[in-house]
Amino acid sequence: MKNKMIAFIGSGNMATSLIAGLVADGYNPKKIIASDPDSEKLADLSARFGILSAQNNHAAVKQADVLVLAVKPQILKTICCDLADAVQQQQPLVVSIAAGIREKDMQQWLGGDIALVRTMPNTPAMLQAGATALHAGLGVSDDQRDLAESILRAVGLTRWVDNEDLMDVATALSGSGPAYFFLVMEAMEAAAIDNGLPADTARLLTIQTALGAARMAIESSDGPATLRKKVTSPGGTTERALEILEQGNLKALFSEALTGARQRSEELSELLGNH
Ligand SMILES: NC(=O)C1=CN([C@@H]2O[C@H](COP(=O)(O)OP(=O)(O)OC[C@H]3O[C@@H](n4cnc5c(N)ncnc54)[C@H](OP(=O)(O)O)[C@@H]3O)[C@@H](O)[C@H]2O)C=CC1
Ligand SMILES: O=C(O)[C@@H]1CCC=N1
Repeated sequence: MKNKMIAFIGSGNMATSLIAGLVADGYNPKKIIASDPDSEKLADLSARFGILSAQNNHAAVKQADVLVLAVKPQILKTICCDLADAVQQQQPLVVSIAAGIREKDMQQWLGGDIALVRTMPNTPAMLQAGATALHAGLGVSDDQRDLAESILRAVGLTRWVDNEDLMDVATALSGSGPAYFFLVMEAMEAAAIDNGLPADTARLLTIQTALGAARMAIESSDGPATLRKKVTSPGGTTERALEILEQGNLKALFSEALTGARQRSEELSELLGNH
């Protein structure tokens, strides 16, 4: 896959994370081209990563073996319709990272019969610690599946889902998920400061604890529940804290939050897709 030209349409937060991860993984930056209305953003990406800047979206498509659609869902229809002729001519593998937007809608906007893989990465991709769910449309060959997977695997873990509807759940879980952990970190840090710890110490202890817990969860054969129990001494401090979190219905709250995010992803597909 290393010799394929990857073109990004939209060079915002998520495209930057993917580009950073690909380049850190050794992908040739001269095989990455990015397009965006903001020329300063493109100049910054070129300076940081050595990638190419496209004059406009059409110029990017013309060179693309893989076309990554990395714009907001709200403008994806306009972008796809505008690029349809160019995409039909070039026939790149199209990889969408947009939340909510269904394959059938993108196919229609792009003129149909396009090899299209939907993906849902997340921002830790910038550190090659991303988690990406992928779903391949019917017209995607095994080689194209491998190509899409190898690009996303360069920036972290990948999992295929067979049922496209499950992309909404993956979006709610791992696409949005980094924000949930950051919120928990913010809350823990603030609580420690309230209880008297100096701010810099509170931050460092919070972040290192999150990192350590995540590494244990990955590297241990125990699941999170067992790891949690191993921290929780009977009659000790953790038990008291967990009781309070349980009284506050933390699990129910997460269930509601993830369901809300999944429903929002479904709403986006209804609102922004064709009916
Ligand atoms: N952020 C995240 O954690 C994740 C986001 N996603 C998905 O990734 C996609 C991008 O999100 P994100 O990176 O956060 O959003 P950003 O707004 O940061 O990036 C989108 C970029 O597209 C640019 N853009 C706007 N109009 C055009 C155009 N006509 N042609 C080319 N580029 C254009 C925007 O420029 P300008 O700012 O000037 O409008 C912006 O730089 C979304 O579909 C989102 O659902 C998926 C997984 C995680
Ligand atoms: O909040 C969002 O809509 C996007 C999709 C997943 C993460 N960010």
